[in-house]
Amino acid sequence: TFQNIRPETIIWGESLGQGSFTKIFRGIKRDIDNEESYETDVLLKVLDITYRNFNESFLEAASVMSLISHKHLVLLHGICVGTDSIMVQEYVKLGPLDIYLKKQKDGSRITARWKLEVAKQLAYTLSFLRDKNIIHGNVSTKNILLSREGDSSTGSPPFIKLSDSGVSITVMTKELLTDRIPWVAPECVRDPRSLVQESDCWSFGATLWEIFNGGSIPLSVLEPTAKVKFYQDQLQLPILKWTELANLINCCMNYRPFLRPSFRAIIRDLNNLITSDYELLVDLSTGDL
Ligand SMILES: Nc1cnc(-c2cc(N)nc3[nH]ccc23)cn1
Repeated sequence: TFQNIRPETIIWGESLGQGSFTKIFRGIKRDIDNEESYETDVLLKVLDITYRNFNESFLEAASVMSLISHKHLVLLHGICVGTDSIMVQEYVKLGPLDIYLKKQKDGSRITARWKLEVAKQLAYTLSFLRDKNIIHGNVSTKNILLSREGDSSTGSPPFIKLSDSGVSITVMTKELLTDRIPWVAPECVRDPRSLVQESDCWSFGATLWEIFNGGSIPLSVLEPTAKVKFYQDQLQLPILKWTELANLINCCMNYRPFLRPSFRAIIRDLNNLITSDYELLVDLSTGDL
């Protein structure tokens, strides 16, 4: 249930890196519409041939994406099937949020308000998916794309787009799941088929922590055994300076899925945080008053 795209309509551009099982390229899609020809910037996601056994799950993720449309979801133009499976997505100019945050860490400061606006847009999008009984299963700053960076001097907010979930964690090996700690929820590492709606809430908490920590989670670079131990000992990520935010993150990252808040409750909490004068006084990324 997705648009089949003919390979000859695609012009391949530069490589933009890779995902867990994919290679990513810039591209241009050329369409002819009653004598008018027009070109669209696209993102080409190619499933690695070594992971061809994940092909069905890759196409399933694309199919889910083509079923729903939302302003904060990356648009899928379609699929090119041939020797390779290629997802043709809308090209989101400023790219992945983790790379953007790491770049900003050195230079211009990103305000707490900017980070909360991104968090709110993500929560709205996940709430939308929840209402459609769709589990994303792969929420992290790597899968959040920045389409507008916003400008704190004019108060114009950033604008994000959540990317496709890619290969589902339900078909992954224990090693691949362990590698995704702390974004993948504990219940999914124990038994991948136990992916529940609440698993997205855990990943949302880890992603929120990542956003407020400059786009990285130190735990994520540890050895697999250390990651597994983190879950076995039911540990939490280090507490952030902003107590109310740290509390929200820990509520989302509850080891018991059914004790995690709904995305409606999360949106309410984020709105309260945004209005609290505390964050206006203290720019949390630097802690300066
Ligand atoms: N749907 C998407 C997904 N990723 C991009 C993107 C843009 C960019 N400037 N650098 C990148 N580096 C890696 C990916 C990427 C664009 N659109």
